[in-house]
Amino acid sequence: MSRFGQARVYSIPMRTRFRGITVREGMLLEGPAGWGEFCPFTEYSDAEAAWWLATAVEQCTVGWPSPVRDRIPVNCTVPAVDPARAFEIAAGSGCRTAKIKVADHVESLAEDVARVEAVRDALGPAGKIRVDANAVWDVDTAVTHIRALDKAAGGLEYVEQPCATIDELALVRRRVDVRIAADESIRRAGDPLRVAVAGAADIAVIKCTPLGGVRRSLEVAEAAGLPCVVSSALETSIGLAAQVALAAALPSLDFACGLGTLSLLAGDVVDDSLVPVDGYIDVRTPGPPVPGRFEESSPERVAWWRARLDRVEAIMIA
Ligand SMILES: O=C(O)CCC(=O)c1ccccc1C(=O)O
Ligand SMILES: [Mg+2]
Repeated sequence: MSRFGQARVYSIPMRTRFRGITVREGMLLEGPAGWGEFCPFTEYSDAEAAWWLATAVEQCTVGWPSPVRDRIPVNCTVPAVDPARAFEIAAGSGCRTAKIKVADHVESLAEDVARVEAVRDALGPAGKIRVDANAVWDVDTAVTHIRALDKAAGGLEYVEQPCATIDELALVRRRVDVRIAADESIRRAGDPLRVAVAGAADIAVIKCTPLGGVRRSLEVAEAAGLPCVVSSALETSIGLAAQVALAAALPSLDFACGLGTLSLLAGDVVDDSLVPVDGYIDVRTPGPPVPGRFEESSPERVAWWRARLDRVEAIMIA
């Protein structure tokens, strides 16, 4: 039996499908330092999920290093929606930076261009626009699409993970004027630091939830030697607090972070959600999860999560 016998399973519908996810599920664990969140995506292996558990255990047993800033600038996140909806999301967010999902399906360029133009209209000329292709392009497709999207945006701040491999990122980086950010490469690469070594990226996207906690993420950030953007893994406010703690503890923070993601969920497990106000999230710990709030109602799903937690704990202890 898990040492977190009282762990709660939550299930929150997404407002818009995001990276194929329509319902976000996870567990909330209580420990001596408060609550932690364990929310590896359902398809992830137990070995990969062990890093996510390390993050939750750090959170609920020891807490985090001291912050060096008290608020975090964030981008609004624009899923692969139509231009009218994209305009609404960006205009209503209060953020001066938007991150737009692109390359959601094949032959997406015309839709991606229209979405980027709509967000530019919403933010005005002073706003910053970044796009995320989630590793789907080959090198030539990346080069042509990045050029078209850079033009549509009137200048892109950066493009996140245009291709799957570090070598491809390096090739694209040599052929376009837009900065390249590495996201999936930081987690998937056996040695995350190779991103910097290969000259493949200008920016490192750091997510403490899959990286094993705030302390480990600070080491990864330092070793990468690149400006960092802290970005969410679609946590509730409990897990988002760990990401905020990481962003708050980084020695320097030159770019807005991708932490304004609660608006992608239909709700939250706490009353005082970590939502951005005027483009900033305050550095603070939210209150405890409200009993019963978005609690998983399917006994099968609860049993699935409890069994997963038991297996992953066994890996961590071993
Ligand atoms: O960075 C953001 O603005 C939101 C977070 C985000 O995009 C994301 C959330 C969950 C899983 C993957 C990603 C991603 O960056 O690709
Ligand atoms: Mg990304």
